[in-house]
Amino acid sequence: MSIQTCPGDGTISLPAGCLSHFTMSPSGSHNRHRHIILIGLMGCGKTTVGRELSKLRGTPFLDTDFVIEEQLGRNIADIFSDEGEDYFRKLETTLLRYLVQEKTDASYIISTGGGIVIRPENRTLLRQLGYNVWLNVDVPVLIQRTARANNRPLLHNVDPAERLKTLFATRRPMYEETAHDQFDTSALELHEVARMINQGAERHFSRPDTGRPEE
Ligand SMILES: Nc1ncnc2c1ncn2[C@@H]1O[C@H](COP(=O)(O)OP(=O)(O)OP(=O)(O)O)[C@@H](O)[C@H]1O
Ligand SMILES: O=C(O)C1=C[C@@H](O)[C@@H](O)[C@H](O)C1
Ligand SMILES: [Mg+2]
Repeated sequence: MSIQTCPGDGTISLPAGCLSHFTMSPSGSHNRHRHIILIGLMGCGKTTVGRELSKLRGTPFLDTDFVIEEQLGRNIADIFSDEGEDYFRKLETTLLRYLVQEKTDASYIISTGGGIVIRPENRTLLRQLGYNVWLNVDVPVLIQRTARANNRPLLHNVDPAERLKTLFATRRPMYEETAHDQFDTSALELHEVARMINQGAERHFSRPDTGRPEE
């Protein structure tokens, strides 16, 4: 199965059915990946910055939330309400396993879902995929940004400010463990964030030890 890149905007589509049929053991990977992976809380800018970075570097763009929605033909809010959060987390793991075993020399920009770091296996898989950047954004800024859309099930029927504060406290050590670099991007314009990550990636991938698969 091969990954397709849309000619228009460089967004990646995975082969149909890859999440339902794919069951590899993560230890089966021997590839050295050089992807750039964006992690962080809802609203920190992973999707928006990921697209900008993809344009800047001229490399394909993949958003794990979009791939899961595309593969299932349903939106995340419906997946959460029908099958539950745990089912969604398993889909994220399956997708990461798929990407880790993929034999490719291409370098993607991978924007992730905010909770992808919760499962310990995912944290290992993310490190195997390449350079992980945590977009660390102040909670008051996240509150403003997430207020503009209603497509985040974990913010439904709760006080979004309280929920984001709790998620920040719980997930902070997980982002720290996964990230090679963290940038506070609360007050930065999109192009500034993209440029900063681009420079970080150049530094990361030019280190002699980088590229060795992580255990
Ligand atoms: N640096 C920035 N400056 C101003 N606005 C931004 C910046 N980054 C992102 N935004 C805005 O914040 C909102 C949320 O961004 P985005 O959807 O990219 O977040 P996300 O991290 O992908 O969230 P999720 O985890 O829910 O997918 C969008 O409206 C986006 O335009
Ligand atoms: O922070 C989270 O747990 C989530 C973030 C979004 O990107 C989606 O993956 C989903 O809404 C869950
Ligand atoms: Mg996103």
